[in-house]
Amino acid sequence: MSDYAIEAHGLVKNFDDVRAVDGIDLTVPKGSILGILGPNGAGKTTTLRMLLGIIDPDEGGCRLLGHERPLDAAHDVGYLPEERGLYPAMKAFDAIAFMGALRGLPLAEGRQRARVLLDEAGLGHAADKEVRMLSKGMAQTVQLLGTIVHRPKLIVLDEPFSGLDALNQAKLERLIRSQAEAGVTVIFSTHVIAHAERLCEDVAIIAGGKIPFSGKVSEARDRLRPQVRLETRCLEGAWRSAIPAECQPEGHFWHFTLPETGVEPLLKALVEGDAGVQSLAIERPGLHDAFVAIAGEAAAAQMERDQEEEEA
Ligand SMILES: Nc1ncnc2c1ncn2[C@@H]1O[C@H](COP(=O)(O)OP(=O)(O)OP(=O)(O)O)[C@@H](O)[C@H]1O
Repeated sequence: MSDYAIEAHGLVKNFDDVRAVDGIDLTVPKGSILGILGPNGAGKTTTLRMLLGIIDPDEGGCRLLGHERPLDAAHDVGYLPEERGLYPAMKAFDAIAFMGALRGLPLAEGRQRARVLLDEAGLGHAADKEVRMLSKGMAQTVQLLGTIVHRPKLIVLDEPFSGLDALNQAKLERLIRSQAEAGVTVIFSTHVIAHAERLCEDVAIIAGGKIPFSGKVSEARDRLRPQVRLETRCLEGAWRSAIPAECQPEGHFWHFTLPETGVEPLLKALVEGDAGVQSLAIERPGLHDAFVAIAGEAAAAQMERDQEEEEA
């Protein structure tokens, strides 16, 4: 048995003259939460659809939960597509059971589980309401519960945080974590760095149909050196040789990248040289800085615009 829920190699997809996905390799360890992070149009949805076997790649291939044909794993997979939609005349609990039935769960069992899931989500009172009567956030929760009702081994969520208010986003984060704690592999796509940073140990950065980085979030952050913000009383002294030569003070503040030699030699030079340290902060770069370094300024700026548009 493979340790990977997903093993994809060389995925390519063209739509007419658009190369939506341009040679993607991706392995996802079982039990992990992977965030696929990139701006709109980067190729997230197309990649997810190929991983699941919903569309065929033009080149490359994917093993899903050990199956050579991804669709053969369908009963063990839960998928929340980007386009949400439920039958408006169905009652909430029935809508969940119906989605489970599409993935092989007997309807009666699905109905029982649906009521339990709705209770746990604090929506027990809405179980018998028709979907059309639910708020947008409630309907989205119902669809999400329909994605997990058959107890899949792998959950794939396409932009699950889009359109949710802060309260429902926090609920969704809790649900994703609890699924992962139960051993389920979770993949979600997002154009919001904070979601990936809060939830994932693993991240795949996607831009222009390519994945220039996939691995641990910490590994992405470690690609950049920590940044130092220092305030000194003095401006001159032998200690200045511990600061990069090109760094000039702004007033009494110094901003520079921590030298390869690390923190201790810097501290020693400052203290022994009587620099008069007033304040010192050493900041490890966040995922945002790592994203800029890996995917480029343009992709990062596009992602910020996507977020602003969504919030507007
Ligand atoms: N069925 C299609 N026909 C033509 N072009 C497509 C089709 N699906 C996707 N594309 C194009 O492929 C590129 C990648 O789209 P994709 O939907 O995979 O990106 P995404 O990262 O999921 O962004 P979004 O969140 O905006 O959907 C885009 O340029 C898009 O316009």
